Amino acid sequence: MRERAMAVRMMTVGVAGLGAAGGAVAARLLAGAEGLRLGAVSVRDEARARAALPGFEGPFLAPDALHAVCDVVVECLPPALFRTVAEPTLKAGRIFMPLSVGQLLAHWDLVALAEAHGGRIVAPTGALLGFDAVRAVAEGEVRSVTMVTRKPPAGLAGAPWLVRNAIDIDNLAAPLRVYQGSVREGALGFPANLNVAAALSLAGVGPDRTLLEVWADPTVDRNTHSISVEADSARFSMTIENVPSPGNPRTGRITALSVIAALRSLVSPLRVGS
Ligand SMILES: NC(=O)C1=CN([C@@H]2O[C@H](COP(=O)(O)OP(=O)(O)OC[C@H]3O[C@@H](n4cnc5c(N)ncnc54)[C@H](O)[C@@H]3O)[C@@H](O)[C@H]2O)C=CC1
Ligand SMILES: O=C([O-])CC(=O)C(=O)O
Repeated sequence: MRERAMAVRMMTVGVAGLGAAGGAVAARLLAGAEGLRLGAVSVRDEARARAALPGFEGPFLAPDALHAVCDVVVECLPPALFRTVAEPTLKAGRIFMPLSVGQLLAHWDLVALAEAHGGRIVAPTGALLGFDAVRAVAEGEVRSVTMVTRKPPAGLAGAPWLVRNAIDIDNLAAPLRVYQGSVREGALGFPANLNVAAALSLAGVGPDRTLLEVWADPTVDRNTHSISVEADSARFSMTIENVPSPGNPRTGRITALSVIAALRSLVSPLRVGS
């Protein structure tokens, strides 16, 4: 049993970017998800996308045009394209569901834009876990939130933080801590790797008070994120070990499934969890 039964309404979903996450989201919607309809997609290579989504008859549109035919637009693009889809979607009063959540920290004015135009930004839990508990304790006193990420070195390669600081993670024989500090700096230093940390911070005590460690770890084969929380109401720690996506080792396979779960929450008559 999952949160579903009959959907209360039908929502048309646009997917911007059909890579590791977006491709799986679109395929799942196309296969059928109650109350949700794949309305349009944005791709760079239409012929390839048509082959990957047989049976899809909707339009292929630019990322900044999806909002015209969709109630909700899921952003699954490289982080640099975040704003090009976020801004028009929110100005149109639609629901914007970002995966490049770290970009919100650098484009915070979008929250006011959403408010001004009746739009909503709904960030899924993505490749992390435990946001229900984090949101709950944040209603009380939180002493600390810490996240430790371990990824196989290939999943961190090319991150701007590593390049800027000349940190070499090729041929590591042992785990190397490559970042320790606030989520604000970390999420932007690893824009394609640590959107989960940005989302955690926004669910809880914000990007300046949420602390982050990043390890390039040749001993793990899964993207592993651990969070520890100390609050007046509870203490908890949790770990998720994500299977990397076939198309992109940076991205856990659970990411697309989390988007589908978040989309179901928008239309289902029964919603479980805060
Ligand atoms: N919030 C979370 O938990 C997670 C967030 N992410 C983030 O989600 C985003 C997507 O991740 P992936 O699917 O793994 O990336 P990906 O690199 O596999 O896919 C991006 C896709 O966008 C397409 N694209 C590029 N320019 C385009 C354009 N102008 N118009 C249409 N499509 C275009 C590319 O061709 C590619 O297919 C990234 O920013 C990633 O960092 C990834 C994993 C977890
Ligand atoms: O899939 C993961 O492990 C997390 C990730 O890439 C991100 O947050 O951008």
